[in-house]
Amino acid sequence: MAASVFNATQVISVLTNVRNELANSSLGLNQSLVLIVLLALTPFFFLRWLSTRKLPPAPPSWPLIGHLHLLGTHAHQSMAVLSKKYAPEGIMYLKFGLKGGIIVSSPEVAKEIFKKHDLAFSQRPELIVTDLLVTNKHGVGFQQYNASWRNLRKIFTQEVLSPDRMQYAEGLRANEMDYMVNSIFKDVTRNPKEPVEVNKYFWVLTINFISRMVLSKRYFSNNPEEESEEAAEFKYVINEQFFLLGSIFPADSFPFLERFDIGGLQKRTKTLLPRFQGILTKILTERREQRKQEGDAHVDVDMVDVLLTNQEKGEITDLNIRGVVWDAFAGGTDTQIVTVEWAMAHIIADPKIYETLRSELDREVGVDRRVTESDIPRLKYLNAIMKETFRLHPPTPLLLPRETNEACTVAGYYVPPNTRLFVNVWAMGHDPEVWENPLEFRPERFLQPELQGVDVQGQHFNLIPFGFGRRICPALAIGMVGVQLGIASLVQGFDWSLPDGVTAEEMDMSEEPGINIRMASPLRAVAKPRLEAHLYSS
Ligand code: HEM
Repeated sequence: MAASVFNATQVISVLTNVRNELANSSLGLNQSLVLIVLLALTPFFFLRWLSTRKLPPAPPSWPLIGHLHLLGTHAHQSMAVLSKKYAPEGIMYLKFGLKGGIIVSSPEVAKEIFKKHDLAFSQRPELIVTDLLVTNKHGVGFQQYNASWRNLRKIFTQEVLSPDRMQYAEGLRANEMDYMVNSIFKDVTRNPKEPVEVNKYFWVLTINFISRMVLSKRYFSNNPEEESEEAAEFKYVINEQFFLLGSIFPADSFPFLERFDIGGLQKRTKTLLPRFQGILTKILTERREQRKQEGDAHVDVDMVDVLLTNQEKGEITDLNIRGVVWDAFAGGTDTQIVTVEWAMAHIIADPKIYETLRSELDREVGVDRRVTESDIPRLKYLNAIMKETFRLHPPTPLLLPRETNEACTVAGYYVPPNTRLFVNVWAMGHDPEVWENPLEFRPERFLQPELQGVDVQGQHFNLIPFGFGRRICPALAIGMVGVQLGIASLVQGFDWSLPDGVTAEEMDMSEEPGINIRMASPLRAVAKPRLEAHLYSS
């Protein structure tokens, strides 16, 4: 069912009447013939033009709300079902109240957008939440596509994530991996039968890693009693921000509702703002003071340093620095945490996968030392597990929303300017037309000759968990290493089993709603140390 922008029948009938009038008029024979031929052809050209303005197929909609009632709590899942029913070509048009959007669910259409319209689709939509949090829309993630974004993204990719900085990050990551494994060791030595919540440990690891890389600060430990007030505030702000970023603000679909703030989300965001700004102001004030005291002897160590140096050169503003700091926390924490949790759930649920990974680790790394980042290129099965997890559980199932700044044609359909774009990578990962037995978690598929070359770096459109094109995740290398080293450290360090009385079939593999999809029931499993005791105290 294709949505149409004009009533074609009415227009053709008007044109036909004009043609008949002219045929009866007093023009010369030749002139009349030319005019008649021209007018006879007009409907043909008009129809051709009209067909180029045909919107992508859409499900039946309701007045005013459009398709909002069809979305439910897990929009990516509802969209996948709707796309299967109404959009066999992998492109569908939905109305979110007054805003229109296209939903792409096929790798071919995503590739076409990348090849032909990447620039047109490089905008991010203006969203109430990023507008209210102010700094977010001045960072890389939610800034409009403009000269300021290009400059900031260049600084992010070339300086913040430079090879030197990545080497520094490697040391921090190794240190935090040790801390995680050692903490689990301590906890399970005290209570051997007590299941551990994998997510809890990986959360501490990831937030500490990012905050050390960005701010040279380490806020969290695995013992909540050791947590400072500053850390508690930081945790609150991060969690609240994720909640708000994953919420649906009515005014994003109906701008006139902004002043009514139905559901109170805008008020909640405004309340968060001073707490969010308070943390950033304190960090920047302290760091500027330190740089002043150290003078020429100061060496840039972390992301904030790199950004402040760029500010001193007049390249970027204070708001940009704050925006990029939050980009790193918003983009770099939950995405890694949820991926490791899903991967561990599948590994623990399937003894064959578990054994294959374990054998690879024992063969390539051994049990006399802990696995490190430099081992990763040799761990092919681990790499296949990462890809399989991204396929079935892409952390950001609809990528980040984009918006086209001009009209274009995609898959033969007309896409008006200011239309939102959601690329449903979750739907692609679950589609039997894209993957064989898509619902099975089978890392081996990526070791088959035909899929061996598939990577997650935005070139293979059947697997794009980091997005693609100009807006692709600039830190995908950090994400890939973090996920693989996390899984490898957990599997090398411990024998994992399900808690007494829980079978693999009974595990809850459902998803919690939110911007990054977490497991609805956090993974709990029993961990038994398997390395020599001295390897847990490094
Ligand atoms: C498993 C880990 C990660 C995943 C799956 C992931 C995924 C994504 C996705 C899907 C996008 C949107 C791409 C698009 O619109 O096409 C994105 C953008 C972004 N990510 Fe990541 N990310 C991860 C890790 C990180 C890390 C570690 C950081 C920072 C330290 C980060 C920072 C960003 C930023 C700044 C953007 C915005 C890019 C732009 O709009 O130009 N991400 N990421």
